[in-house]
Amino acid sequence: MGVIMINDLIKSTNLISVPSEYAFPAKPEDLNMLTEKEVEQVTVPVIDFSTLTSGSPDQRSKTIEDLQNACQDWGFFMVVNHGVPESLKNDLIASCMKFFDLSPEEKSPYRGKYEIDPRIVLDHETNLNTAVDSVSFWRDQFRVFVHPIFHPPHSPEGLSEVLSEYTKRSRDIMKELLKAIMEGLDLEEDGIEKLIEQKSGAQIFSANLYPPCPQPELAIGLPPHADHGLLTLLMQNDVDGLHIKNKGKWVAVNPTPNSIMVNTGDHMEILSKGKYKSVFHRAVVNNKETRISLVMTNGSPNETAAT
Ligand SMILES: O=C(O)CCC(=O)C(=O)O
Ligand SMILES: [Fe+2]
Repeated sequence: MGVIMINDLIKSTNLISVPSEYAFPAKPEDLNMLTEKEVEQVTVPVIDFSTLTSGSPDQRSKTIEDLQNACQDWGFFMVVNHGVPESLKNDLIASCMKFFDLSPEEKSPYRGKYEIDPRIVLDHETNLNTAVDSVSFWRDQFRVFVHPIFHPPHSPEGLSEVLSEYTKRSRDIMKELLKAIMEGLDLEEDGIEKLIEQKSGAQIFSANLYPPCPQPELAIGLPPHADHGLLTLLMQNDVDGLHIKNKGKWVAVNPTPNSIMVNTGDHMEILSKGKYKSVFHRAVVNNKETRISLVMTNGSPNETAAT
């Protein structure tokens, strides 16, 4: 039997309500959003990446300071001028979309358990914690180890090439950001090479697909969670849905086109001795458009999923 994912379900049936297994019971704190007025007053910190690689010493120091504040106050920041061509992002989104559009039979060889085995994992009902144990998320995901061993899916054609290119570029961005963050923490920079180059350090890519949902307020794309690694890099198509928790309230972020959203994870909290928290975030769904997010994170191969 093939793998029926939410994308397949949407295409094959005319859903007008959320099936019961997808109904997400929101808790009061889940609804604690900023008011529209408050939203206008908050801006997620923006980091100009080019100042780290080709800025003057003063510009670089200023950005390191901005990073310190961003990690401390938000655990989230938006990276611009990072050098990843928009065409690469669009090609990767298109290839991932083609993967999700493979027939259930074509997807079935990729079904598996997420273990040390660095192969692709196809996942449509991962539950992150016992509180939401019986709920399926309104999301299809495929997740694949991309470093130290690169294991892309064989189909669709072309996915492997674009993913390989994005793996390299995002790794360089991650390293440069980590170097600057370490500098801000007065930690030895060369420790980073060890941290993310050592054999046990893994880089994991996941593509998340959130199809339109007939009753978005009843379902959840991805419930509140924190990530495991040092940093998570996220790019998306032009559809918003990422919320981050800041000072006890949920903030909907609207990344500027072609920016990369970055958040600090559990390993960063440990590395910074608790100064930079592993921040909570979630993905909500909408009833109009399909959202895709491309997530690159690091962790160790014997850990369970990034998400
Ligand atoms: O799709 C999103 O906006 C969030 C994805 C995410 O948090 C994750 O994959 O860990
Ligand atoms: Fe996450």
